[in-house]
Amino acid sequence: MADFDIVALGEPLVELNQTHKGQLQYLQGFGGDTSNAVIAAARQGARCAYLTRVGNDAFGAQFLDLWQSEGVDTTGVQTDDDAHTGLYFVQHGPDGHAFSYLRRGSAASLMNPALLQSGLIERSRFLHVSGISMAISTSACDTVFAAIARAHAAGAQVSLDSNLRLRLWPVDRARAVLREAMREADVFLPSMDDMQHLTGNDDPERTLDWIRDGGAAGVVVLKLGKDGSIIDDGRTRTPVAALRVDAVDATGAGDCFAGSLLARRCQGDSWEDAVRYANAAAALSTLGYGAVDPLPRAEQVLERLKLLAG
Ligand SMILES: O=C(O)C(=O)C[C@H](O)[C@H](O)CO
Repeated sequence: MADFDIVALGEPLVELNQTHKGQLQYLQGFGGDTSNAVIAAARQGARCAYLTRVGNDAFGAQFLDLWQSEGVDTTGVQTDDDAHTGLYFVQHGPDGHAFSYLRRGSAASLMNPALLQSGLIERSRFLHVSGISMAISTSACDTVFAAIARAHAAGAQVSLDSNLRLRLWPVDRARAVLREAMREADVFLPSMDDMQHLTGNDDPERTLDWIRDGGAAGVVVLKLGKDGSIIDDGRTRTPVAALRVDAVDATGAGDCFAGSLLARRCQGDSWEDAVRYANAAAALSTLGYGAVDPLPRAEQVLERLKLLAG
């Protein structure tokens, strides 16, 4: 039996989140899509580990404390004496949240395939990576593809979240790289918004056709925001409704979805049950500010699902 359910790879970012629209008040928290996902998974009871590099600075130390307090294994986290931990700001406006980054040259962006020598991928059921993990630098992109190759060789499943951030790379490169990676994924988690940028169309069925025609062979869960998700297992397409809530901050909701989905698959849920659970967890994660603080725990999600069923 594998030691870990999920190992994720990517960049953690210190978060400064504007808590009142238009005001210069920021709350310090934590972000970074794959770190958010792995913490969400740990809160649902999964055994998790993280692969990254942080700076030898106060923020790097805060992240190590955070992961350890969340029960996320940090033996695969390297500390860099010469590069910093990255940072981002979240601002809220009429069209939702917007990110600004201070991350160029960060410790995580300097990762290379030597990061994988800890052997954590070989001891895990799922490797989780994202578009951001591949966008931050060429060496990080190489690290992701090397990680995928290791996962395949060891029989671990690969999960890929599209997480397209066009501030980080040009759309043509993003399309080419994500297409290559989605063919390697056992679980591909694109959002409709991301796919619209890549394909130019806003129709979910045509988007799923584009993904299949592009060679994706695994399970695809297309995320439609407040309209829920569609599971495409290669034979049938099953819509799953979203949980409606009054969201205050959707930062990290997709990451919560990914982590919760993988955690529930590891606990034996069918795809449909796991997606219903992940939809509920993601909705609950939007009720507070920040990517990590509001991530719900299993009891809260189960309680909400029970209320819905009753
Ligand atoms: O945008 C990024 O690169 C981040 O990782 C910051 C956020 O935490 C993330 O985007 C939320 O999904």
